[in-house]
Amino acid sequence: MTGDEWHGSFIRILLDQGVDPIEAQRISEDSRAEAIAARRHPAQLFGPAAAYATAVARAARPAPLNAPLARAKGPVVLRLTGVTKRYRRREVLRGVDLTLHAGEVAAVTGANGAGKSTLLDICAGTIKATSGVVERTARIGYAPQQHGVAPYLTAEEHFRLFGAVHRMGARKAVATGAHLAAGLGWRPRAGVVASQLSGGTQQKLNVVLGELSRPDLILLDEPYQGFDQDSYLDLWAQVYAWRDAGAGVLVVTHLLHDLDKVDHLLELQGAEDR
Ligand SMILES: Nc1ncnc2c1ncn2[C@@H]1O[C@H](COP(=O)(O)OP(=O)(O)OP(=O)(O)O)[C@@H](O)[C@H]1O
Repeated sequence: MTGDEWHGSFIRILLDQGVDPIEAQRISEDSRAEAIAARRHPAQLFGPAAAYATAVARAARPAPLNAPLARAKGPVVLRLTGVTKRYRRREVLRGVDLTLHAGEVAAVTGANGAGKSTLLDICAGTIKATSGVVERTARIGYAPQQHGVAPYLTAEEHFRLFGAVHRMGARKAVATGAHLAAGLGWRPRAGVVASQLSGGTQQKLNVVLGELSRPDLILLDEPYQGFDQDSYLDLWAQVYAWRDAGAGVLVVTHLLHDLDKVDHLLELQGAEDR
């Protein structure tokens, strides 16, 4: 599908979903401008047109009067206070604050290069902040944007390996991995190594590994890349299921999917541009 076809389909579905035509035109132009600025195909940036249009249309609707009351918050699983990151003299993050409780979802958004992946690495502890304080729970699951899977291992080998890191028995790790994969509409096949999987399926493996040990804090960096529409919806269903089961979830996304359900929205500006 070309970019123009994606945008054509996006606006058609917005209209089908009852979005006001002037508003639909404005939203469509905004997403076109964003994709051009990012030099990416809109499907890469926003996911499948139908899923994104459905999410945008839902977010545009006023909240129902009988919306559920706010859920009780669990303990803090991640607290960032004044987090700053510099690469040599280049400042990427400046003064980032966030408090995420168990049972909450936070979305991190921002243009390319705004520092989203850097922030997740800092949250996971794989890189250090230049200044500021990072407090986090001990039990973390991380699905990074890149290098999350080993190309020559099968899904089952990944489950065993990551399970061992978290002191899970091999049988339990494989069963849990298969169960989580099924939640994303994927049934791993024996003998198939990660490099033989499609990009979207590799990303599912990446997400499953992040969740394998049932951590208290789940960090997902643009987890839907390469997903088809059903997988994309399955992923968000999983995110909210993990939240409802008491995990804190931090998701890097270009989408403002289900904004009404996200508890925190952290919009990174890119410190250099300010
Ligand atoms: N190890 C590094 N050394 C120097 N600069 C880096 C390093 N890692 C990232 N950067 C720079 O920091 C900035 C933020 O990068 P980062 O990958 O965090 O952005 P992002 O918001 O995740 O981008 P994208 O949406 O493209 O994934 C970029 O300008 C990048 O070039």
